[in-house]
Amino acid sequence: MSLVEIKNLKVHYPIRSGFWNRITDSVKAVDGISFNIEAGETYGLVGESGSGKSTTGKSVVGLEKITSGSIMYQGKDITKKINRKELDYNHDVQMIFQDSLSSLNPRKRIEDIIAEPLRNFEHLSKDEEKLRVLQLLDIVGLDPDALYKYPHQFSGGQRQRIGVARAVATNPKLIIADEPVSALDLSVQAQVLNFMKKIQREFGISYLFISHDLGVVRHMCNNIAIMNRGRLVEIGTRDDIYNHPVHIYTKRLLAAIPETSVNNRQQHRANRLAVEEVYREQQDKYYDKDGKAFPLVPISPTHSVALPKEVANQIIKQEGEVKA
Ligand SMILES: Nc1ncnc2c1ncn2[C@@H]1O[C@H](COP(=O)(O)OP(=O)(O)OP(=O)(O)O)[C@@H](O)[C@H]1O
Repeated sequence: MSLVEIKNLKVHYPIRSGFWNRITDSVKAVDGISFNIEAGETYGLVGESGSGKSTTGKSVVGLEKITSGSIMYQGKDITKKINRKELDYNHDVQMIFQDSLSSLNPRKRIEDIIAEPLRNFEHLSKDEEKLRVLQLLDIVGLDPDALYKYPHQFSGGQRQRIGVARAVATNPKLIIADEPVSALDLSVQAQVLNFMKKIQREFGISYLFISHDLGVVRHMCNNIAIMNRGRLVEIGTRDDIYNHPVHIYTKRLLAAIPETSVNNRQQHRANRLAVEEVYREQQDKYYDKDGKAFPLVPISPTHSVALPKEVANQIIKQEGEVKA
């Protein structure tokens, strides 16, 4: 049994219009997605802006009401309040947000911000609580004098580390990290990601790592799901996604990773243009008549792609012939 099993999850937001403000349509932010997160792993959820990643993350943590489907945690459906309570789900599952400035209360000192989940769930004595907060600051590489400061007195990277400290305060089993480093510059990104990995090793945490950046996801994730317009278009291991991508949307995201080596730039540009041409000309191969992704079909024990089976087989065969 996986730690989390998401089955056919849908989150549709109603659109109201007219004099009576009736529901006339809906935004299908998440439109029937399924994937599993194993204990101790980092699962990547990737897609461009508006593809439904944050809505999925918020549904898993319990901040978003789902339309249908199920989110099983340790075998129980946590979309039902009674199961969340029984499993102590709010204690076990925490979230790290993209925007550290707005997710940390500007009027509270760091001591109180990090201690908040401890006060909610652990009921420690004052001394025990202070010791724990100091330990957490040490884990994320901040000095003890941070205790008495306010969020605006820190840099973006330091604030994000405070967010990480708060998220791990109660020893959670799962952390939803929603674009945790996309607001940071590259060197600070590496620092925060390394802290997240270190904490994972120490506490055995699982991450649902949400990002639009396949470069960052390669560094962090064992298994990856690619999301496009509320649906999953491809899921697989890191090797499946980076070395054997099949869906054109995955290929577009990969082609958009900047090439750092000057020698490879021309080849990279040619590849990007070729992918864009296929995307423009072969829409009907990759999307149904309403422009939606097809259901996922397995093409190996670890790799599934959203294509009609015969098209998936045809693409794999063609690519095999090109390589041979
Ligand atoms: N509360 C809401 N009411 C109506 N529509 C919403 C709501 N929240 C999100 N949406 C819509 O759902 C879709 C998916 O949004 P979501 O924030 O999940 O995307 P995302 O992939 O996380 O994008 P980003 O990376 O920009 O945060 C978007 O079209 C968005 O406008």
